[in-house]
Amino acid sequence: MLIIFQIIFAIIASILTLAIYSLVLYPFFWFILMKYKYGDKIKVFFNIGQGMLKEYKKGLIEKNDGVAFIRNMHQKNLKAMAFNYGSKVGFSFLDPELIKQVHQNHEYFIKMDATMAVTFLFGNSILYAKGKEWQKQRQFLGKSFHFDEIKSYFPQIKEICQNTFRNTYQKLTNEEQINIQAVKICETVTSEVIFRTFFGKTSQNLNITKKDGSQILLAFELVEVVKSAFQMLTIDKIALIKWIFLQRNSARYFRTEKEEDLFQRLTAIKECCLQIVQKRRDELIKEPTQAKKIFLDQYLIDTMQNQSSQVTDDEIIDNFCGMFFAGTDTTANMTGVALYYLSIYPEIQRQAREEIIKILSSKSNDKNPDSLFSQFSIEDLSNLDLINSILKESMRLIPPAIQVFPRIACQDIKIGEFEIKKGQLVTTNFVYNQSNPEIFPKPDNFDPFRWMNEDNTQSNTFNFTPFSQGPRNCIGQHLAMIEGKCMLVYILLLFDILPNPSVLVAKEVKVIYGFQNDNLIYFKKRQNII
Ligand code: HEM
Repeated sequence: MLIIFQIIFAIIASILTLAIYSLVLYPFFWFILMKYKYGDKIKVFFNIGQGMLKEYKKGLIEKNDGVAFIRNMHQKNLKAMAFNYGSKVGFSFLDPELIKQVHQNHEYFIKMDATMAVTFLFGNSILYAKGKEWQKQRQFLGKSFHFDEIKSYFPQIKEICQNTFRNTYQKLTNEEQINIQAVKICETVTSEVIFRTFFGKTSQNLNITKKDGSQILLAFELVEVVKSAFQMLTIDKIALIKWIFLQRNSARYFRTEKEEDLFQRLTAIKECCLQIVQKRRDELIKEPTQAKKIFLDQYLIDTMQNQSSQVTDDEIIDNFCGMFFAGTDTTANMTGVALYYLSIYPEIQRQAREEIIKILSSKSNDKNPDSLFSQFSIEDLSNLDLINSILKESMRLIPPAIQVFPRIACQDIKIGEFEIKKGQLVTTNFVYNQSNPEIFPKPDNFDPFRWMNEDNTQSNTFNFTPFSQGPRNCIGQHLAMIEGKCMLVYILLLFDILPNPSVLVAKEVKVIYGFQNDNLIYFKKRQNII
């Protein structure tokens, strides 16, 4: 009996020693070394197991802003932050020149798995692809994401905006104002755009059956599932502990109830997507000339015409899910944030509307919102200077992505004077430069006009990186800007945007950085168009 106790005791003691070593002593040793080597060029954030998560939570509670600690950190010599995450030690680069070096040397790093659920959903997509596989996917998708190609979706994006916002307009009387969930309503547009551009189908007819037998729109389910897949480690402590030790295999063993439920939902989504792919393949085999300018047809035609094509159904479906993740919530947040700022700066809102009306009214005698919007053409996009600047300024203040996905160094590499060892984490932070008073004077002010003046804010393209920069920058940025502009144009024609002062304005880092509360604005039907 005693021997059994001794064995159990030895096992528990070994696990505890291992945990203390990897979660406390190992990172602590590295941080002392870093401070000794780099002095005030590095700021260290050490919190057992959870790295900067604690800082985000503290900032949200004390300052209503999860990234307050980064905004208040500017120092002359500071070039990087050091942090721990689980047992790993990482660098987050702040200096624009060092950010450039990390981005340009992207092949020295691989993206760290977020959770096993994320890997399952889009681990084979371009978002997580590496090396030659990434090059192949980027080349293939790059052609379709070129502005000249993307602009062919413009009429559809306009139509989706009309279908979404006209509904709200028609529900309102002239006197009423309606509280709007800004990001949610914009997400209706951005998710539909992904469905139409990828599958060539509206998401409105695509349902999925839930565990309880009820039906839910695939698009709604995807939004929820993507969020749960990323948040699994924060909402399920057991999943977190398993992940610290088992990483990408963590959900393979001893699945918790939440993990089991999530994986069932993920599997159902992928099966639904597979059916769409297989049905379309059958159609194209019969009628190859019917191929449309949508991502799915481009993949399928490539597999049918190109014998050496290595595109698999998995790659196609993962890229759909990856684009849904990368393009839906991000673009909706960018636009939702812009709507909030327009609500609290009525004079900027007036000028933005004036810009739109000036462009569109020169083409139509009929001044009702839909007639004006019908005149809106792809060529007008480049004349919307203020609207463009409003979107940029919104992303400067609240970038949907605060940093690039954390990467793992695949070999030792020097970034500036910082020596990174194989296996260490590396990311680059966007908030620090975008809130630096030396780059953007009065950084806390919402001032879209700063983008319209010839100043030096653009002197280094790595000062402002909401879409990242370098070879792995955002492939969908033109699409995102077209969608954002389209939504703002139509909304400004239909509605006055008013603030909702009764709601707390707090900024939180969930998967995406944005407002904690989504009901910060009202829409009121516009009485006079001009
Ligand atoms: C305002 C909206 C958007 C923002 C702020 C944004 C931001 C970003 C950022 C920061 C990255 C780099 C991630 C990293 O390297 O870790 C990225 C990559 C990417 N984005 Fe976007 N994005 C937006 C919209 C879109 C849209 C609409 C799509 C597609 C429909 C898209 C698809 C992608 C893809 C596929 C990548 C990976 C590219 C690669 O690794 O080669 N994004 N995005």
